[in-house]
Amino acid sequence: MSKEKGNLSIHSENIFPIIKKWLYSDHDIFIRELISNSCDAITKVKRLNSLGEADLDGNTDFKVKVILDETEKTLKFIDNGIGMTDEEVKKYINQIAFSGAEDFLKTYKDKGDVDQIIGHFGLGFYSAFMVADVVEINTFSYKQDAAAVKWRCDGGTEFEMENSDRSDRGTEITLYLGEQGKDFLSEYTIRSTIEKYCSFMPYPIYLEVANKEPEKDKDGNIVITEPEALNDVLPLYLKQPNSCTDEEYKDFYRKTFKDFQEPLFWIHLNMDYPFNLKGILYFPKLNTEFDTIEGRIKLYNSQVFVADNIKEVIPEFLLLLKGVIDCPDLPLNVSRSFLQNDGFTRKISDYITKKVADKLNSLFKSDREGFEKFWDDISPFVKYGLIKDNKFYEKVESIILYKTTEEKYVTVEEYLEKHTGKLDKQVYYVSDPVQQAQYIRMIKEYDIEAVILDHSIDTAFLSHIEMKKQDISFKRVDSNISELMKDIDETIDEETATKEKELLTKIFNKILKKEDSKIQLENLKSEDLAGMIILPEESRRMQEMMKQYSMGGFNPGMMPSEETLVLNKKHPLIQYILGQGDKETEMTDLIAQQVYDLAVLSHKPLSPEAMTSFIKRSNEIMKQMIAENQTM
Ligand SMILES: Nc1ncnc2c1ncn2[C@@H]1O[C@H](COP(=O)(O)OP(=O)(O)OP(=O)(O)O)[C@@H](O)[C@H]1O
Repeated sequence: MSKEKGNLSIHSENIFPIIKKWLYSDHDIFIRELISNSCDAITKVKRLNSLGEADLDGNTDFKVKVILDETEKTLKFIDNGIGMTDEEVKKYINQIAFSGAEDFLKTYKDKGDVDQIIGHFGLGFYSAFMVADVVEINTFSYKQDAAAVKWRCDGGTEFEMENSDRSDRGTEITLYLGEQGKDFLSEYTIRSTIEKYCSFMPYPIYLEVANKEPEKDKDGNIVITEPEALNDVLPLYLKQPNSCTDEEYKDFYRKTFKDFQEPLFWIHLNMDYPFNLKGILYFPKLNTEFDTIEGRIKLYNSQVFVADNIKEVIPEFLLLLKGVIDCPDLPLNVSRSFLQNDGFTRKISDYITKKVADKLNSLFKSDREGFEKFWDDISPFVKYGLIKDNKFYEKVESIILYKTTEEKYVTVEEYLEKHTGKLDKQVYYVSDPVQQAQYIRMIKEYDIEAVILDHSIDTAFLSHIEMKKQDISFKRVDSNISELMKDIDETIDEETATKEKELLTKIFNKILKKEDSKIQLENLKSEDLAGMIILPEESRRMQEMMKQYSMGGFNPGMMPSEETLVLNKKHPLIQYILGQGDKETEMTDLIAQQVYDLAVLSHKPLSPEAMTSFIKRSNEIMKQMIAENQTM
């Protein structure tokens, strides 16, 4: 063939600015495009060979080589795939892309949505011009009497084509990197980009750096190392689940996510029909609070990396997991708005959700003990999932566990059953086992346990469960003691009770400088608890909500306090106060104040002023004790 020149297309002058603008954010994607073209070319020639239509001539060590030459400022992509004849270069490189580009321009000219250009219009090869001033193709087809061809284009509208002396089947693409591609003159950048996009591509990919100083041992001898492929050509997720070992799953997890903590368990997704989807989802071990869980789901299309964490394909709550999903039926360059409206993606998302729920159910049924061990780690994820996704809720609703203050794990049904006769469709919970320790101790006297809901997701979680199971209510241990009191059978002298209550109200009104202290006098089982504060669940939740929405500017003093001071009639201090009757001694005031502060302390932290006077008063009491001791 004599040297040929030509114009790419009458519309082509429009395409280069778009290509250069497109993917400003994903500049590195050209590496994915060129390497995946190489892999496709290898697959094609292998297939033709298996059909008896291509002779491989012993050139069967299929691979892709990337060579970086920092001095020449070039990057080469070499494969031993199918190659192209001059006709094919004309057809696939000169025409096809640009007829596609015409469509593109027509469709997207005014929309400014350039994200989808490459995958949709077969412009993968042209992404090379995002970083290169000149691109050369040197290719030799598998076809018997084909001549090798060289094609060159400088990113303008013209190309040159001529015969070349290439004698190996396959294609070599050379990028002469320009100013906009100078970042890619680094071995590190190329290596990490290949690892990012190509780590599961189906043929080995090798990176070479031209004129690199050879590695030497301590005696100055050159160390010859076997080149190592940068990718895993048969990633574990493509294997049959029953042929994979636990060690392989863990190893794959470590390599893929560079996470050296062991995953808790995993789900191998393997579906052929009605769509093709393979992958592995891992439940990572969490040591941290919910807010800092960082999952990562990598999405692939036929072993080519597409993107991380695509919310439109993977249900949002699953993004807390780690995993890989390969779905060849998805478009390679996914436009998010396209996926959002795609029924197909919803099916994928439903399938994954179902698989996750099935796995949790089977673990719960077959290995309850193991499931309980995982629960602390997986519960934020499960709770988040069931709030976000009703289908998921329905599937996992019966296996939600609650950790109790006795360190047991129970379902809500088991909890209610255990407390039959004591609690009526009510679940006691603690949000801070340390702060609420006195209440836990108190309910324990009545043989009642509380469940621990101390995670940041739990407020939303319990409201969700209450909304779903309308007959069940969650009450924090410091919100209500009527359930504890209901079975206490005492002959109460109404008149005395009223008098006692009046007396105590008067005393506490005085010391608290209030007119409406709410006092409740009870015979609590615990003899060493003089008083405690209770605050109705609804009022507390309302206060918490106000606090949250007013971003810290909320002043609890703005709301009338619903707090009640419960006093234990059995306690000697209360008996002492009652015994003093109307005598308003300094001692009654001192004890009342101290009882009140201790009750508040068991409920929430004291204010700085209250803490100061509490400490002062406590010291005062001890000094008095010493003084009394000395006079004895
Ligand atoms: N390394 C290669 N070996 C053989 N043929 C190639 C090679 N690279 C590109 N081609 C040919 O050029 C065509 C156009 O490539 P291009 O990357 O622009 O689009 P595509 O691969 O068809 O689609 P996509 O945009 O999804 O990559 C390919 O379909 C293929 O026929």
